[in-house]
Amino acid sequence: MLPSAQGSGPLPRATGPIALTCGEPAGIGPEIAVKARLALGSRLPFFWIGDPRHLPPGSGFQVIRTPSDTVDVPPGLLPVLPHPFPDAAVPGRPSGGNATAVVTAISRAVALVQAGAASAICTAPISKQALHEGAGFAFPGHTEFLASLAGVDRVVMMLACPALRVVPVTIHIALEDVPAALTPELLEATLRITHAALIRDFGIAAPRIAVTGLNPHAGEGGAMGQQEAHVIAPVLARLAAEGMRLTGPHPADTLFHAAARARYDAAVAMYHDQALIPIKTIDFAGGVNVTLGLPFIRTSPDHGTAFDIAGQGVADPSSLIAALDMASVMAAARAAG
Ligand SMILES: NC(=O)C1=CN([C@@H]2O[C@H](COP(=O)(O)OP(=O)(O)OC[C@H]3O[C@@H](n4cnc5c(N)ncnc54)[C@H](O)[C@@H]3O)[C@@H](O)[C@H]2O)C=CC1
Ligand SMILES: NCC(=O)COP(=O)(O)O
Repeated sequence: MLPSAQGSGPLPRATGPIALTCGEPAGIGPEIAVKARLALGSRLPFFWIGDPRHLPPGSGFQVIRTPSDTVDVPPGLLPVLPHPFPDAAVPGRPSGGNATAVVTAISRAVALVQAGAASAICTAPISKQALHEGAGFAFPGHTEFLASLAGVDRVVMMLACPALRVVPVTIHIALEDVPAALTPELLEATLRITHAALIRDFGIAAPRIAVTGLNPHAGEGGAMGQQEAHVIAPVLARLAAEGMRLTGPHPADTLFHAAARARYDAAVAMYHDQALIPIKTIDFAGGVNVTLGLPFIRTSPDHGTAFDIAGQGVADPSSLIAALDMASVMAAARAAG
């Protein structure tokens, strides 16, 4: 368990409802939304933005007119803010005709949280490929789309579970493009946003951040790469001089075992798999994806659409439940402070 405020005891939860987007309806999103409601009841209020036809057959739900109606829905029923889609959902086979509605459900959630009608947003997984092909969706994922909707230049992706928080500096780009994308400006912005969010949203007064290298053995003194010396170390020195508690660049392969994790509050890694493999290995069921640097709270389960098991009733809602809970805690922290 991380030695910090998040997850260390009973923390206040937001009272306002969280807007949960349906995500890709041919995936497991609708199923885990129903399961999450059954697990959480009205203890942690959220409403689902989606088409009720996409819920698993026999699901208990109640249509609401506005988010504030959530509180009146019996705990065993999923509150649904209807968002009509053109096509039915076939498990495992996304429909191009539904792609635009997947995207507008996300925009609608953002509009509701910006208007104060929702306390936070939580997003069920989308298929980036289905949205790209069906709606010409030009963003690599929610993270960049939400930044655009919020009018923010730069946001950060964090994945968090009780044992680890990780941030990839570069996100959804090809591995061969990582070295060129890894600029001092991007690294510095990522560290500043992460540091501020650890204080504001996670309640850690003086966060300790460990930073990986890019290359094996963090470059081995230049024998295995130059980015550590030329890009990463100078940024760390500059920000450490301002008072940030930073260490690194560390070899990534030895930064994620239990003893190493006890020495930091978040690890910042240079590319997607360097950051996400450790957390999805340690706690796939409990991991949460959270976007830092937005003017509102957004979380998501750490997994994807799971097309291979969609429609079978076997999907695990744990990560979604953790994401809803983290959104509620973060929204309460912002409201308090
Ligand atoms: N936040 C988002 O919108 C995300 C979307 N994706 C998208 O999801 C799609 C599929 O990605 P994959 O890499 O296949 O990852 P995935 O997470 O969908 O599936 C990987 C494996 O884990 C299993 N799994 C995932 N969630 C599960 C759950 N809740 N319960 C039980 N088993 C579960 C799946 O059945 C599969 O065998 C891609 O289009 C990707 O872009 C992936 C990650 C996040
Ligand atoms: N690999 C994480 C992922 O795909 C989540 O992306 P996003 O949709 O939250 O931007």
